[in-house]
Amino acid sequence: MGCVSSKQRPFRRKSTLASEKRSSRFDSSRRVDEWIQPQVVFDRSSSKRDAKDSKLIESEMLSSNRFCDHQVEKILENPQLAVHDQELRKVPCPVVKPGIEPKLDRWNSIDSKVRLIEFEKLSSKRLSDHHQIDKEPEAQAVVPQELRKNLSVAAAPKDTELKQVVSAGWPTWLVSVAGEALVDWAPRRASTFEKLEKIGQGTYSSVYRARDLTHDKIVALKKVRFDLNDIESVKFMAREIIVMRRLDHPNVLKLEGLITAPVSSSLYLVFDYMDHDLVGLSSLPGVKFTEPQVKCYMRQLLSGLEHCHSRGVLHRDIKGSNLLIDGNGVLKIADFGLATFFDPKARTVALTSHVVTLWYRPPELLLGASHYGVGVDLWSTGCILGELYAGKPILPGKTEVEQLHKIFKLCGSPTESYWRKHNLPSSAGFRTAIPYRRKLSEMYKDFPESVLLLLETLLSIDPDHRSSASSALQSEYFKTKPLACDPSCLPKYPPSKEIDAKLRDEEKRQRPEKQERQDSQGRRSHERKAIPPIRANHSLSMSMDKPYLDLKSRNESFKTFKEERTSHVPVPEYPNMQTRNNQSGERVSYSGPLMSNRNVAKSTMYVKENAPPPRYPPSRVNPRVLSGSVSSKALLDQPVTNQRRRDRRAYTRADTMDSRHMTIPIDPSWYNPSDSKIYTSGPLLEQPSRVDQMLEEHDRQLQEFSRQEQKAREDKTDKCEQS
Ligand SMILES: Nc1ncnc2c1ncn2[C@@H]1O[C@H](COP(=O)(O)OP(=O)(O)OP(=O)(O)O)[C@@H](O)[C@H]1O
Repeated sequence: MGCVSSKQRPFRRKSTLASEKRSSRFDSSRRVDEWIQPQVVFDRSSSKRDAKDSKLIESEMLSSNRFCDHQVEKILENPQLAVHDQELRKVPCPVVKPGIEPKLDRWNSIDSKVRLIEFEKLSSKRLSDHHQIDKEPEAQAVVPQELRKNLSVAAAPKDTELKQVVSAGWPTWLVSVAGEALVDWAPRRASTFEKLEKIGQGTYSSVYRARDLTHDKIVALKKVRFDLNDIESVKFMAREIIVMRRLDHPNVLKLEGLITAPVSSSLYLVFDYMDHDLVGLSSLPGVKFTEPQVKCYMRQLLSGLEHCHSRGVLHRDIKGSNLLIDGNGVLKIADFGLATFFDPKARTVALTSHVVTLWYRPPELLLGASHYGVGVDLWSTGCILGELYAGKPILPGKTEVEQLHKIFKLCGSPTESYWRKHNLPSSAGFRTAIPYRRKLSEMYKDFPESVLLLLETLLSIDPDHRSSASSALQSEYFKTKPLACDPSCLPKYPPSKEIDAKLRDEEKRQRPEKQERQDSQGRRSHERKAIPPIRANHSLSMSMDKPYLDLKSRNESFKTFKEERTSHVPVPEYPNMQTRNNQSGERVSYSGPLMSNRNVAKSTMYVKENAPPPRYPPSRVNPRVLSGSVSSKALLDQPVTNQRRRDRRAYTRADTMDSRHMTIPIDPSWYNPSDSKIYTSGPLLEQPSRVDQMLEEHDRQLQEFSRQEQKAREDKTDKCEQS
């Protein structure tokens, strides 16, 4: 391994010095770089660096651990800055005055629950204790003993490993929350990357395309937003890292590294760069998926899931936009921000039911289950399979109640034995005298037999009947012709994320000129010009080849879809979500379905209201979102990212508002709110007054609906009598 230059020696000496000092109590006023110094080792043989690069790296080793977050950002934009330490020092830093070393004051001064852990405490008490900062039951979920032997990283590092982690230069706050994931790893330095353009915007992250200068390849850098003062945000960030470090499979996005520095509180996750996601790909103009292609994607999805489940990981947010596809057609499951560990044998640890994007959320979670397993990911997979063949989302509910209603209408009401077996918290309000009959095969009679068979299994109401990813891979679906093709045989598509980013850049470049022109044309109009959509507005129904569907049935299925939608109380029109740009001209992340027509987009806005809890919630709350009088129009006017950037309080509120947005009439004989104490899932119901409010509102809506129906009936009778 590495060659150590003479310039590194002082580090070694300092490092020894530092370890001596560690035996004394940690003094926060002491310079951080005196306390912990990174032991940097480079593998020069494997890199293609020239002399200039070596200088860059050496210089970076000397100085990067003193960079503040702002300077780290600057290095990522221009790695050459790191060569000239003095130059970098000239970069104005809003946080740190030149010459003054940043300290971890913020981390030190925060809530006692999450204090900076002193080294000796850390090694004697062990990291696992410190993970108890998590109060949510799900976060205490541990890796089952029998699974640990399969894991490359032990659940809690040994003392020796801990020492290595700390001396590798990881910031202490990260060691305290994700130490086990950092064993045998060293942080990557910002100056070994060159940030190119922004390619994605998640709710709690920004994703950039970047060049890895060390390995000379293109990567994706996901900058995660979290706040060291906010334990929840740190916890979610840490869990994503811990989970991803335990996974290693061609169909699971691999966490290649982390960019951070001992004194930095910003963090970048390094991933292989992926050209597409399934939603983006399906909406590329002219793209038509063939059946072997769909099977190829489904096989890869199930293989990735099989791996996650075998390692005790539930993804809990399987949807098209989290399935990334590279230039060679390889699909990888991404975004483990909501993932958790589970014990397949003993389901003793309670998990939150408030996970999975609404349209892909299984009935047991909607009914508030807190003990569940692989079935949740399999249900979402079934929804994706159905969507790929139907060309539209198969269960596009707008509220949790409506979602459950749609599920029962399609998949049948749960049986008495289901209710008895699962004993779910919110079951009371949803048990009906006249149950819905299962209509899946009737509804999708045009699907090939083997597709229907798999769909029937994956969309079983009882999660125990959904079987497993492994058995789905063994199903007739993958044995029936046309067989799944190899990813390498798939058509090559232009890298859609890059195209999007280029279009955005172009748009940004042109905007000031346009703005100037507009301004010079007169300041009469205060209207903000709509930014043209980046992607064409194609739905999957148009983009998938369906040789098994004749024209008649295509029209019929379209008619059913139209009827389904028009039977709903009208929803106001608003711009398409997927192609919608935020005010800065960036394409916002799309968490909805695999199709993107206007009607579907409408639903998605509501889905956003139901989106899973924030992973890295910001500390600020958008007062507009919090306002009780906020109209749906007001919500719709906001860029999606803003909508979802809420802290837990705001999120709880938004979900409570869910019932107010309920524009779809629910059959009162099916759902009886007076019978139900709870209809949303657990964590939303912290404040009983809100629940009362919500139920009152629900009652009011139902009464209003009955009144309207009654009136319509009377009008009809009157008309009949007159004629
Ligand atoms: N390795 C990658 N290569 C290319 N694009 C990526 C990569 N990882 C993530 N992205 C894109 O970046 C965006 C946000 O990523 P991600 O979903 O991981 O963030 P998030 O904050 O968890 O988002 P969400 O709000 O959807 O849950 C998505 O559009 C995704 O397609």
